Amino acid sequence: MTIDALPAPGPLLRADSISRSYGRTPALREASLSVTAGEILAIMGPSGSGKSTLLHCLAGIFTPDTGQVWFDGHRLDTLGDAGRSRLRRTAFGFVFQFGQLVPELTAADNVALPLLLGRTGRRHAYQRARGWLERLELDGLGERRTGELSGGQAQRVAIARALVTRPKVIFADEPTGALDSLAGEKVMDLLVGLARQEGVTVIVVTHDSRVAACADREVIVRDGKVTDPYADEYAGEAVR
Ligand SMILES: Nc1ncnc2c1ncn2[C@@H]1O[C@H](COP(=O)(O)OP(=O)(O)OP(=O)(O)O)[C@@H](O)[C@H]1O
Repeated sequence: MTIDALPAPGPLLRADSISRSYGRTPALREASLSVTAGEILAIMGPSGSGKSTLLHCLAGIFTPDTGQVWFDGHRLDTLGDAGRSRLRRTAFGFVFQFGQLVPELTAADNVALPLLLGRTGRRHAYQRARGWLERLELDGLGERRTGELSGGQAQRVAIARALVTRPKVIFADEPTGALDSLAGEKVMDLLVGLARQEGVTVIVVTHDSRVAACADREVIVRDGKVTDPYADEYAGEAVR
């Protein structure tokens, strides 16, 4: 695997003028964004403006058609599938609105799964999973199948699962979108509180201004472009 290295310190994650279309539909048009380590960033904007596509490009799930994505000093967009999937397993955690848990498995199984896939021993994986379930205030629910949990409980399991591998970045796409306001508030409080304790960077796509209020900073995506004054500060730095 060859990767282009970025020697200078800079933002942990940055998109540099990225564009991406679905067939003839442009979703991102030369969007640029910089995220510093430990920052909690909210991405807001109208429906269809390109927020999820941006998040997916930053997380290496999609590659942009043009432009560059840099993570921790390395080009992400030029990494092959295997390199990007390894990075997603080891350095990134994901919390989506639905569907990230295996409903037939217990909460503890779901949280232990990324560790077991990364070859952590079974006993240690379950010990760590239980520790994270406790931190997410889910004590006693470890043996429940996640398909039987409430939406808020399931999202807290998803957060435990995202954090258990000690990622550098958590990508969250509408993490409270399916929850009532009380459950949503609890999910965000726990996500933000634990991310700060662990020094994890969080990038959260949301329509909800209460969710955005938990963030350190907010950027707006409109018509596939990002309003991020901070991106200009580093413009060109990653292009070496
Ligand atoms: N799989 C796809 N196939 C075709 N077009 C798509 C696909 N996914 C997204 N798009 C289009 O790309 C544009 C950006 O979509 P995206 O989902 O990134 O926006 P968004 O801001 O996250 O929207 P929302 O807030 O409604 O979730 C939209 O015009 C959308 O219709």
